[in-house]
Amino acid sequence: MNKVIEIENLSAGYDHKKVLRDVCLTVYENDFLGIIGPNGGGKTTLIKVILGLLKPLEGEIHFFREGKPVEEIMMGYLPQYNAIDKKFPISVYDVILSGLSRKKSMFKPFSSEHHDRVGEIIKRMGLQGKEKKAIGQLSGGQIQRALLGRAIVSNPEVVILDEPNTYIDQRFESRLYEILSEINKERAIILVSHDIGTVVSNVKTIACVNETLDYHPGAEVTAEWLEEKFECPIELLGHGELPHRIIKKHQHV
Ligand SMILES: Nc1ncnc2c1ncn2[C@@H]1O[C@H](COP(=O)(O)OP(=O)(O)OP(=O)(O)O)[C@@H](O)[C@H]1O
Repeated sequence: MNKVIEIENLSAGYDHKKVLRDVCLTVYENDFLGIIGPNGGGKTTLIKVILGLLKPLEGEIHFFREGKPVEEIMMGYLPQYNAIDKKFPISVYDVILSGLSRKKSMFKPFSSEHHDRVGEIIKRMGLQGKEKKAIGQLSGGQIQRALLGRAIVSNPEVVILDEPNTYIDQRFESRLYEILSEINKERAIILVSHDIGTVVSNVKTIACVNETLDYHPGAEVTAEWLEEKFECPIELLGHGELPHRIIKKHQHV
């Protein structure tokens, strides 16, 4: 299988404070990688480096298309909900359309194909009738659906989602994972989530980020592995038909 992203010995941080060190990771076409880890462990920082929003302090990141090295690849990004300015006066339609900005030259209008594609995505996200609403008028779950639409509208080569299900209701959550598994037939997905149960039941491989990165080739992780990586106790619960793991209340010393 071809690789799309290769990270070698990466260190990253802010104002010379290292948040990540010696991270190595390869993402392949059709990967569905779940990134888990404790609060402040560096998950979002890793995503920022992959997206080119933060320069690494050390190490390298390489991109590939059909197995050949390229300068950059198309990535669709769903940011964490709290990173969104909900007061920004932009409609649902325009949020999704903005995901196509890089598909056209700056001075040209969007084409009718672009608008058709936005219409398709609005249907897929169950946002019909909400097109003209400002994002500030939507519920948290609806905002996240609009942002997911923006992340996938351009058919990016890799889709990166940072906590996509924070406000998504249960009904749309199963639809969300259906949509992701459809996308995953053709694209790699990187999913950051605190919900370990959801991660292990949907992804193909897992990375735990806690300053360093531990890669698990497969989604079957044990509570012991998680406890070791999170440095805190994890409880294994029966949750419907799926094992569900939660982090027990604990204090870091
Ligand atoms: N812009 C920033 N400037 C300075 N420090 C930052 C900045 N962003 C994050 N940090 C710090 O870097 C560390 C890692 O943060 P990061 O957001 O990557 O963690 P995370 O694993 O995504 O956390 P969470 O699960 O809470 O979202 C934290 O200690 C955080 O305070």
